[in-house]
Amino acid sequence: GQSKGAVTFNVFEMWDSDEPVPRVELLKKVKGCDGILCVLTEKIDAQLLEAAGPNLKVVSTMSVGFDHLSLDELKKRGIRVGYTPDVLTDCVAELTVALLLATSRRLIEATHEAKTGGWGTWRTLWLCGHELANSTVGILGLGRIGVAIAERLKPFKVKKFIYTDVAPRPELANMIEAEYVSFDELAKQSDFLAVCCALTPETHGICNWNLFSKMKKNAIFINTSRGGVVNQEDLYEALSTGLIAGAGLDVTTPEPLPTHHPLFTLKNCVILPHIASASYTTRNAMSALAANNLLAGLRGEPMPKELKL
Ligand SMILES: O=C(O)C(=O)CO
Repeated sequence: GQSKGAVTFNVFEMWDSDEPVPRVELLKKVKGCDGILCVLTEKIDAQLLEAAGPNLKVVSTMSVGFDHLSLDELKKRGIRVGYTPDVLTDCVAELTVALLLATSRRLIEATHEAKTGGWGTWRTLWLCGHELANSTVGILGLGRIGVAIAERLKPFKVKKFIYTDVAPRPELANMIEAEYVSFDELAKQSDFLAVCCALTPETHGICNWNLFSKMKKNAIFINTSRGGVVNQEDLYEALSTGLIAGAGLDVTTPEPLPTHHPLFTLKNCVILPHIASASYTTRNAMSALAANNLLAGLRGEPMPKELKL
């Protein structure tokens, strides 16, 4: 007597903790599952899919990023994948702007000085930073989030938006009047460079010495995508030698970044603990979408947001 489209769970098990489920535990628990709803701390790879076995039909991740999912392995097994684009775009763009301003205007350094006695008399060059007005903002990987960042930065009187990607994306670019440039030109022209691409084998480590060495001395580098796109040794060199002016990172490798990591010693590096989508509204929307993707997948219906494999 169940209503049409209802999904009956024989067993529904939830890891009821904010801490990630230990891998060994997860490998045991997934055995025989039809569906898995995960977050980005869970690696969904061949080992896990083998442990789950042939019942598994759908993996729903509560994230827009999918670098923790082995897409080839999922595709090979005919497992459908749901993810959570769109619902976090505003929240991530907002945080990216906050991180950019915190970095360029040295807010973290400034509050530290204010409360630890570093605040003397008003001084002409003390805690000077770089402003957005008349600047060129570069976007590495133009998608929903890059557009939303540019829309928010425009009222700060940015002079020009430029972007690079595997190919021009005129529909998105037109929304923000952004010009398509090469990777090298993006490095050379950007006063602010925001990384908004997905982490894939192609983008792994692309923000390395080759990029930083072409950037302006006054440039601010911002990453709210994935730590894996950055070569952190090269970024450390670039920041500590003044090759670029500053970096704001919401994502690192690994996460959490160990407290003794050299990047934490730099005043011109602002590090946040992966909080770009952390608003109550957005996290609620992400969890609802992830649940609805899972249910649709289990019913064999179109998912609200399915990742095409
Ligand atoms: O959704 C993602 O991919 C995140 O990194 C957290 O929102």
